[in-house]
Amino acid sequence: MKNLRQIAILASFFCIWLTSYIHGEYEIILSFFLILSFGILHGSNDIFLISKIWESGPLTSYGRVLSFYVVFVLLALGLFYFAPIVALSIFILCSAYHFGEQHWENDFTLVEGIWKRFFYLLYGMFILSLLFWLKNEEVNEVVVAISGYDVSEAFISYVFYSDLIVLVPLWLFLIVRDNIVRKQVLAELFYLVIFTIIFKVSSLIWGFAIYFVFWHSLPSLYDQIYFLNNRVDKKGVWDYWKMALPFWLISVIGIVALYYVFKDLEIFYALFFSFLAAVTFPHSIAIHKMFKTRNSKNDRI
Ligand SMILES: CC1=C(/C=C/C(C)=C/C=C/C(C)=C/C=O)C(C)(C)CCC1
Repeated sequence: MKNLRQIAILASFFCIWLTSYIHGEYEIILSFFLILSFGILHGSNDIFLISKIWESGPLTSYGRVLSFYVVFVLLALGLFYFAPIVALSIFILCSAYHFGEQHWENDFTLVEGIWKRFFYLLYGMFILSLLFWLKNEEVNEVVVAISGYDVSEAFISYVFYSDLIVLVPLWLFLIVRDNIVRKQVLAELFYLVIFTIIFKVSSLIWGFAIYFVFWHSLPSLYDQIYFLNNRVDKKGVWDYWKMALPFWLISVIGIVALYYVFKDLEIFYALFFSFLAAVTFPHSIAIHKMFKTRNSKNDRI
């Protein structure tokens, strides 16, 4: 896990350096290359994960989980169609929690329960509102395309500061309670500086791709492979990839087709993020359950 953070730091600095050489179209192509490869891959085994977690629960067979998953995704897409602003708000809250959980779950050793979960939500929301604030204009264009609503810079800065005001004392409280969180504090502040630089110097999609792939998807892939095999080795990675291939291919072909059908980048972004949102709902539940099952077996990494 420590190695993955080092890889993320190196990759981030490399991408920041790259930003001064590549612009516009190439940045978008590279962003989608990263998102479509590792980003989409890390959510492509959700159905398998859910069947493994609920081995003895109500969703025993792969087919049942698959139908449940498809219904869930269709409901989410329906919500985006009929009540886009409600769907978008739920998506952002759900993503914030999911990003926070992935970033911190391996670090919390002593604190459990509601405070930890509230911290995940606030931390993830901090990262997202930082990105949205620094890239306000670009975010607004996509949000208008999805929902028809304008989000002002004032509103985003209000969310950012309100989040920060609660996040800081809660973080201090957790630092006192958990010695791993305490040991990590300087490193974590350093990561926040890196995120700020990335979001500031990159375009929205490039900044999002760097965070999403190196800081979220790769650690998540590692945790999932470990959960499924009890270790991470070549065979585990290969098996994961083979299992994910059909879903990964369907998603990638679907997204590329969307691009060629709509061409207009703004409409494409709106559809792309709605798709990402629809699959994010079941994905965050699957990963949340995975961590719960792992922790209850006392099998932390
Ligand atoms: C960047 C961005 C947005 C938010 C994206 C989010 C929140 C993505 C979360 C993805 C997750 C959690 C995937 C699964 O692991 C908006 C608001 C659509 C506006 C346009 C730019």
